Amino acid sequence: MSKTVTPYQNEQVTKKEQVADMFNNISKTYDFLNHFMSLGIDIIWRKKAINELKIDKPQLILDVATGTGDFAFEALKILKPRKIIGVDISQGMLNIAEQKIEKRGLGDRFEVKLGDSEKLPFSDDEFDAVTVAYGVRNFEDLQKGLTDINRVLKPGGKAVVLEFSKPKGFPIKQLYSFYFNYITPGIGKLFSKDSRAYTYLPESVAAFPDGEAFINVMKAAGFKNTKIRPLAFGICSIYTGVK
Ligand SMILES: C[S@@+](CC[C@H](N)C(=O)[O-])C[C@H]1O[C@@H](n2cnc3c(N)ncnc32)[C@H](O)[C@@H]1O
Repeated sequence: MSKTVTPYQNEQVTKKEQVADMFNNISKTYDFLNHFMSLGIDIIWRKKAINELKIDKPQLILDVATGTGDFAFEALKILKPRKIIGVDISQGMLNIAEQKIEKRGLGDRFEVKLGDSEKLPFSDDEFDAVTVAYGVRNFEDLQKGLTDINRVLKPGGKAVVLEFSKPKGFPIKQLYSFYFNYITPGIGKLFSKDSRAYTYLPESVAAFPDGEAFINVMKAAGFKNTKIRPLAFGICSIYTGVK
């Protein structure tokens, strides 16, 4: 079992509280830094992940760890569902999502609320699909989170998870490691109020189960027909599973 990596390495405070604090701290610069650090490629990865649901035509979607809502906004555009509900443990991130919803006039189709992946405020078998983009790595208890996601899915419903993974081949592995360990924390320090957030990023990716190891947790959480789709030589991966 890999060690728990936390944002502020403070043993007196749970990982969940530290993660919520960190995202509250960086919420105002999050969107800008996301696109800047990924050179806009994150938008392509999000689209690819959402396309996994095209065949299912889900009408009611839950976006867990919705943050500032970018994944849900893209899903609204591509899948045209009746409604998306986004939950997150950081009120700061949700405040930004709410401003964007209002500005885009999408209040009747996208709603956000405070909610924890490990204790989702919904009943069993409620959603046609559940999505999580760059969220699972931050869960305090990954298996508990995935099990609760499985619980709120309708039987036959699909979960789509997009997360960083570790590229294995030369030279992508070396380039990625250099960029992620030296360049990203530097940019984070320059533009964000919370420099620790951007050293937590590579540390948390390094400690997180990817590929088959992640699929095993999905299976243990009750998912069937699990699949992995590596993107950009394994920098990111899309994982899908059906209830
Ligand atoms: C890197 S952001 C991703 C936001 C958004 N999904 C995106 O693609 O831009 C991770 C988000 O996960 C949220 N988060 C972490 N643990 C969570 C949990 N247990 N339940 C719900 N949200 C959580 C954080 O507050 C943060 O907003």
